[in-house]
Amino acid sequence: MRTAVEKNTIFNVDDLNLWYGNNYALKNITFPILEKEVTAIIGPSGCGKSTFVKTLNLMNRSVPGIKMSGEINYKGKNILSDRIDLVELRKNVGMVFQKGNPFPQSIYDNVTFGPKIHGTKKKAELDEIVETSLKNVALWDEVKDRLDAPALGLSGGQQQRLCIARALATKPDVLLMDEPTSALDPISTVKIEELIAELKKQYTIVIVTHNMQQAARVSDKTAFFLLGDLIELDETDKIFSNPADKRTEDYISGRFG
Ligand SMILES: Nc1ncnc2c1ncn2[C@@H]1O[C@H](COP(=O)(O)OP(=O)(O)OP(=O)(O)O)[C@@H](O)[C@H]1O
Repeated sequence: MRTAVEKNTIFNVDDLNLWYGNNYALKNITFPILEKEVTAIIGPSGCGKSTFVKTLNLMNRSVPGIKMSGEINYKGKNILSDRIDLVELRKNVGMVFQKGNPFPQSIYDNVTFGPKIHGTKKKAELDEIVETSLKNVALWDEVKDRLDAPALGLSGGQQQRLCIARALATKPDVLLMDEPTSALDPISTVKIEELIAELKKQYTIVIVTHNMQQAARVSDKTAFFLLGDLIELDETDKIFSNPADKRTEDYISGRFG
């Protein structure tokens, strides 16, 4: 496993431990994440995948009984220290969930929600952000004539792309995706995977997926978690062709999980 800190490391997770009450959910995780790479997180249900990605923007910080130790260095700053500005962190480290969860407002208002919170008020600027963000997720042509229509009227795949556009609208560096295609049909899934390939030119992406073909298709690095331990993190090709750990091999060959 790679442990040396490389120059283009955007997140350097060092000896992270996390407990939900007595449940020891992440154990001594040391995990560098490199800029403009796609890192896939795989592993059986309950192994800590979602917990790990949610910790990267402290989404789970207010869960009752949660306790963390170790360091998560994001661009050189330990975000587990108290002085972190959470609003700023989440602007820079955006998140997309399993099911597209647009707000019950218009398409336009969904995309401008984050930028407005961060102080963008001018209509022309907001219009520009909406067009760029929707073009980034290849949704612009489908919705440009109905930006004032309710977002909940879009198809599931369109809603998920809108949520990605909403996350991109605040100009993040990192996009966390927690099973972003698990609720989508195969065609919408292909679109999101193509989008990931396009977005990684500009963004660092961490994606949790249960679909091993998807991890193999979209990611540069793959990490295998088991019962809160990071068993193996390596080049995706290596993980899927010649994993170092027998447990990784058993999991990817379908022997458990
Ligand atoms: N909010 C929470 N409060 C208490 N325990 C939690 C919470 N979220 C997760 N856990 C526990 O932490 C452990 C890891 O859960 P997590 O959701 O991170 O796993 P996962 O690998 O993403 O699972 P899945 O693939 O089923 O989504 C599990 O034992 C789970 O029950």
